[in-house]
Amino acid sequence: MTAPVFLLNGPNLGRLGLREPDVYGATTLPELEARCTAVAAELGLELTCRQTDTEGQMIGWVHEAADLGAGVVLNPAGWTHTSVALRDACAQLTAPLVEVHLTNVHAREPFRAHSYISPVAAAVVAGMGPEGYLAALRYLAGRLSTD
Ligand SMILES: O=C1C[C@@](O)(C(=O)O)C[C@@H](O)[C@@H]1O
Repeated sequence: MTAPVFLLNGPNLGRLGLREPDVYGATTLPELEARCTAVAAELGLELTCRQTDTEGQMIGWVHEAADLGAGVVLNPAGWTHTSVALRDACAQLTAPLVEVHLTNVHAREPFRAHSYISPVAAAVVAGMGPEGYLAALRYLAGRLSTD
């Protein structure tokens, strides 16, 4: 049986490849999602990939993951540093959540060092670029039953 995992990307991440490539790299979101989907299949995970610039939409998807018992890999992007509402949604998850950032948020502007999401995450990955998403999937595969 494959375990369900949601890969959720927040605001401005649909513009990866175009967006500040010196900071976020050249990989586009479709390329990133394709790599994650291939690795997830090898790991026995059933991956659902979504991106939104709308906070209510993201909160709805987190509720959906909670109701399904799905693991979540979340890059909350700018909402990391602002959103109590997204944090409260994440607190309802019933399977592990991994918070992922492409960049090392602790080595950037001071406002990026604080995350509302980290206290309700099982693990946090920052600064590994696209590899961080793959590390998150490998971690979840070890935590979720795929029997
Ligand atoms: O949009 C983003 C992307 C980010 O989450 C990252 O992946 O490094 C870091 C955030 O501070 C920023 O707002």
